[in-house]
Amino acid sequence: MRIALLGYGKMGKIIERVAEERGHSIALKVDSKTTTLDFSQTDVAIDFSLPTTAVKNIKAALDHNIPVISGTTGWLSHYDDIVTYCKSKKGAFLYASNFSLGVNIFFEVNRVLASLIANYPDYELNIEEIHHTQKLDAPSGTAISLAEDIIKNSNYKNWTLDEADSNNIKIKAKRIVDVPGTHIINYNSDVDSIEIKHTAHNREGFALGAVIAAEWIADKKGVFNMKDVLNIG
Ligand SMILES: NC(=O)C1=CN([C@@H]2O[C@H](COP(=O)(O)OP(=O)(O)OC[C@H]3O[C@@H](n4cnc5c(N)ncnc54)[C@H](OP(=O)(O)O)[C@@H]3O)[C@@H](O)[C@H]2O)C=CC1
Ligand SMILES: O=C(O)C1=N[C@H](C(=O)O)C[C@H](O)C1
Repeated sequence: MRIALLGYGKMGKIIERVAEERGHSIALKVDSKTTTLDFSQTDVAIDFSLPTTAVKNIKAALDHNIPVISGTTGWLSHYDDIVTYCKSKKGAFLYASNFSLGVNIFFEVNRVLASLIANYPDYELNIEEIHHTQKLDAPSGTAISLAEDIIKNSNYKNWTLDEADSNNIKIKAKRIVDVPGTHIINYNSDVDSIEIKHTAHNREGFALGAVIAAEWIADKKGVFNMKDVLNIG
């Protein structure tokens, strides 16, 4: 498979290595200096760029009839536009706030835990995410996915960043040098606490999941997520 890397930063470079180890080649590398996007030698595109550039990159791939997956976070206010755009182009698109197998298992555990605790209001919920200091968006895309899944499985109506409000899920975002990504869900009552935690030790899991998703989407049409790719849940 010939892959376009839309974004060639920390993630793009690891994805390049993982993709080559799995027998793929890199047809195009795009960074802030790239002026034209030539998709002529590309089978599939992988976007790990910036919150401000993801929409343009995804649309460019769809314009050239290239299936595209995106792991970029912080652009989700445009998600519905991209879904409409993909359908209008009869293209293929997949977004995942987190491509790692471990986090996708963690998403399932979070959904079950939220539904089990939903009828016990004595537990106060907090989400905490910790990432490296270069991260541009807060809260993380993964923390937003976790909060949205809790909202679907509980009485919570919304989430807020750092503000305590008993109707909303409070997400705390910490930035610490070199942390690849940690997410903690904590339910706290006067008598006990229940906590689930996912810790990424490095970025390899994100990169492997992205390459597996790119392999999966290459011959598809439609809008997908990681539940379609992974056999879990
Ligand atoms: N879904 C998931 O599993 C994961 C998602 N992420 C997300 O992926 C994104 C990228 O993360 P990361 O690699 O760490 O970030 P980096 O900042 O290391 O890389 C971003 C890259 O985007 C490039 N870029 C800048 N402008 C454009 C443009 N117009 N088109 C394409 N690329 C451009 C930058 O270029 P230059 O080098 O020239 O500045 C850089 O190479 C973030 O949103 C992050 O949150 C990260 C890890 C896992
Ligand atoms: O910016 C990162 O590094 C990461 N971003 C994703 C997110 O916002 O959830 C996924 C992962 O946690 C690493």
